[in-house]
Amino acid sequence: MRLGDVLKGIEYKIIKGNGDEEITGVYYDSRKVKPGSLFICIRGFKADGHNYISEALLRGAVAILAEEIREVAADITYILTGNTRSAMAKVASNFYGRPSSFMRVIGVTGTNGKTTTTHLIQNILTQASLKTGILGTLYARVDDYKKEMGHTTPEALEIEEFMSLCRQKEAKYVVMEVSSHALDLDRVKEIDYNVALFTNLTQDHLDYHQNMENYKNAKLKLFSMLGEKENNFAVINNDDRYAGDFIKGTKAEVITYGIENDAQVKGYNLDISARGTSFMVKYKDIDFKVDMQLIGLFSVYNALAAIAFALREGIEPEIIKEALAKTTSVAGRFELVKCGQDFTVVVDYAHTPDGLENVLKTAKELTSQRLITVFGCGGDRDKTKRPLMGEIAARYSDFCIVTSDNPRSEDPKAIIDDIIPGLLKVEGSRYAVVVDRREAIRHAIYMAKPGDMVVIAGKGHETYQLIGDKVLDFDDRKVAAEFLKEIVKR
Ligand SMILES: CC(=O)N[C@H]1[C@@H](OP(=O)(O)OP(=O)(O)OC[C@H]2O[C@@H](n3ccc(=O)[nH]c3=O)[C@H](O)[C@@H]2O)O[C@H](CO)[C@@H](O)[C@@H]1O[C@H](C)C(=O)N[C@@H](C)C(=O)N[C@H](CCC(=O)O)C(=O)O
Ligand SMILES: Nc1ncnc2c1ncn2[C@@H]1O[C@H](COP(=O)(O)OP(=O)(O)OP(=O)(O)O)[C@@H](O)[C@H]1O
Ligand SMILES: N[C@H](CCC[C@H](N)C(=O)O)C(=O)O
Ligand SMILES: [Mg+2]
Repeated sequence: MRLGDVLKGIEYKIIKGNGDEEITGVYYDSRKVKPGSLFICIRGFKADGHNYISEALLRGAVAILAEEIREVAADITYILTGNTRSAMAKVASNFYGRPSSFMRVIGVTGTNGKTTTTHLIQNILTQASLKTGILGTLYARVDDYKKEMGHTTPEALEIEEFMSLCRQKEAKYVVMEVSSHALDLDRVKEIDYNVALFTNLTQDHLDYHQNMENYKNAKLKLFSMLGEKENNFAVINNDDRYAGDFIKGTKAEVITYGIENDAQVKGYNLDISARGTSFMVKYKDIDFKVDMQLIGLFSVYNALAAIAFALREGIEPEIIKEALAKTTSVAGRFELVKCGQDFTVVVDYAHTPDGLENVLKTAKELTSQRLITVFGCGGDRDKTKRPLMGEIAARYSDFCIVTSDNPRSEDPKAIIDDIIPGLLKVEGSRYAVVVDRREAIRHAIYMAKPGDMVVIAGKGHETYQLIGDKVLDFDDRKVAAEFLKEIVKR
């Protein structure tokens, strides 16, 4: 594609060169640059992309898009723009031919439940024979293509590339998780969303957003992006305390769902047990029963979100019911580890105070014996959630084993020290500190008695542990199974 076409719609000034190169690729990371490409310099939180221009040129970049002028001897085109992050979204959309405008795109945002809800939506659409790509924490996936992206919502270039693949494969829908970081950092600025869905808003990521107001405002961007286009709509959890802000935050039609408050799509007559969940759904004159294998009240909320979308989209209740009945747990979300032991082991991705509270409340309701919780908190993330998670763990558990999650650059013991004051707030709380996660899981499994429930929280589907700069192989499910096999053999 000609450089002029790649840059269409952004304000820029050519400082050097003719600006008419043929561009064969676009990159924001110098280490990935291929010959014939445009390199975009991003001023980041850790590094400054402008410092990598020479590396990009060595790798064959033929054009540079930057926010400031740097000396460049090579015979290339050098372009200035005001904000390269924002420009990158437009460039990505241009380069891949604005694929989002050829499909219906559903953006799911909220603190918890995005991964689960996007999977439920994909399952319903697939049941309706509508090909759907999915993008989020677990992977980007369409047909037999599947790639881990490293982020819940990757950079615009990766999103557009995936959407372009979905378009090639003639997908009718893309359902994607939209993180607050992505909204704030303009990763999704040029995506043509048709549906925006809000699950809930509770504390997380205050290291990045500073306060809940900023965090909420980042999420609200998705709803203002819908505009007033016909057939665009917003799906909003009316039981969430911030629902009103999200309803006000969009000009598009609003479909609410809920259990406690009035809502257009209303769940009632809930029956939640260890075997699954059933509930009734009412929407206009449609009234039907849903039976699911998914467990817990929070799963009913995620299902209602998907149902509200599907009903407004015109999908038949029979199809919705079938898709939900078939859904087993989403990887790492209330996933049971079964090796023939006489107690229950659950691996769950709860890594926020609200997520942990939801999963432990459900676990507590489902066990007549003890609840043993293994958990930690991630390093280089919101520190203020640590004591809150400690308090919640202590409140619901009979015994807690506080351990490491992904410490990243922090000292694992210092993270645990931030969690303990929360545990101590709960009178009579019983806990042990086992810094090594593998040892912590072993401890929990060896102390469990018949009928107990062990919840291993925080890492869910993750197959690694981030300690310092190292990425170590680690999978809670595999580690738990290894120790379970030991005790079952005895
Ligand atoms: C705060 C944040 O989101 N930062 C992301 C952001 O980093 P950044 O722009 O500051 O990049 P930087 O590392 O300072 O580098 C600046 C520029 O120099 C370039 N560079 C750097 C080194 C080099 O050798 N060559 C080079 O060209 C980089 O590619 C980049 O363009 O852009 C990077 C490239 O995409 C991301 O990897 C990085 O994610 C960091 C690692 C991160 O942890 N992000 C998390 C918090 C995140 O985004 N999470 C959300 C929400 C998760 C949820 O669901 O709760 C997500 O969507 O995943
Ligand atoms: N609707 C919900 N409300 C509260 N907690 C939930 C809800 N759904 C799931 N959870 C809890 O939060 C955890 C994460 O769920 P899920 O992965 O679906 O959320 P997410 O929003 O995709 O998270 P992330 O921000 O990491 O992408 C689950 O393992 C569960 O413990
Ligand atoms: N998307 C979340 C995931 C947290 C998962 C937890 N295991 C951790 O590492 O803190 C984040 O990046 O904050
Ligand atoms: Mg997710």
